[in-house]
Amino acid sequence: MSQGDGQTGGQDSPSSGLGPEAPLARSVVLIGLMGAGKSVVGRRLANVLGVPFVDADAAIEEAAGCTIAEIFARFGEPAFREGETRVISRLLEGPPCVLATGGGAYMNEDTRQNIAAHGTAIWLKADLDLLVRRTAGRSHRPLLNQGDPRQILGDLMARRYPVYAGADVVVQVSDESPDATCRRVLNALIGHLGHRLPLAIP
Ligand SMILES: Nc1ncnc2c1ncn2[C@@H]1O[C@H](COP(=O)(O)OP(=O)(O)O)[C@@H](O)[C@H]1O
Ligand SMILES: O=C(O)C1=C[C@@H](OP(=O)(O)O)[C@@H](O)[C@H](O)C1
Ligand SMILES: [Mg+2]
Repeated sequence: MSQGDGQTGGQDSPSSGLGPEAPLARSVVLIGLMGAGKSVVGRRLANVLGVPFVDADAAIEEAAGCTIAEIFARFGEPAFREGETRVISRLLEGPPCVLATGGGAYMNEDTRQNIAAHGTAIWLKADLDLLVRRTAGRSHRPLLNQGDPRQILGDLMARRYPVYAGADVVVQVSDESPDATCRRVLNALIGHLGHRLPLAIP
């Protein structure tokens, strides 16, 4: 796993030691817990890279014709997970994009294998306080409406972080602007790929 600490410098940095520019060949798949910033940072990253952005949750809602909360309430979490696995598999077959997954997606073995085969997994790793702050006051995440959000997020961290650790790249996120996180994710991606990328927004 590469550590995306934001210290790689810009991709034009003479000290970066990167080879010639090559287009993005595989989708960039953002993973991490609820509130880590996958959706917000993913959209920015796609704009910078000039590739489509897809939010898996939005694609699931479009396919189902209702919200994630409604899917959980009407059909239960297992049905949501089946739809999530199918939708992500379909998206990974398409041309390279930035794909923001929902926080539970990477826990599915098939999804992990699909991502390993077709994409680059980047884990936006956040501490508990940050996740609690960023998810507070939002009601669209059904898992966080079932009790104390801090307790729930803490339990999910314990279960999921060892699995998220299988990502290709890890970027520690902190209290900074989404654009700053986006820049660090881009640098970490370039460092992992080992070549420059054509940028739509330099
Ligand atoms: N640096 C940052 N990166 C991403 N999101 C941030 C950042 N700073 C604040 N936020 C806020 O955190 C919230 C959660 O982001 P979101 O992208 O929905 O998370 P996820 O998709 O991982 O659940 C959003 O309201 C977003 O505006
Ligand atoms: O962690 C999870 O299991 C979930 C995360 C959500 O997406 P975000 O991580 O984008 O909030 C969404 O897929 C659903 O509410 C379940
Ligand atoms: Mg999201």
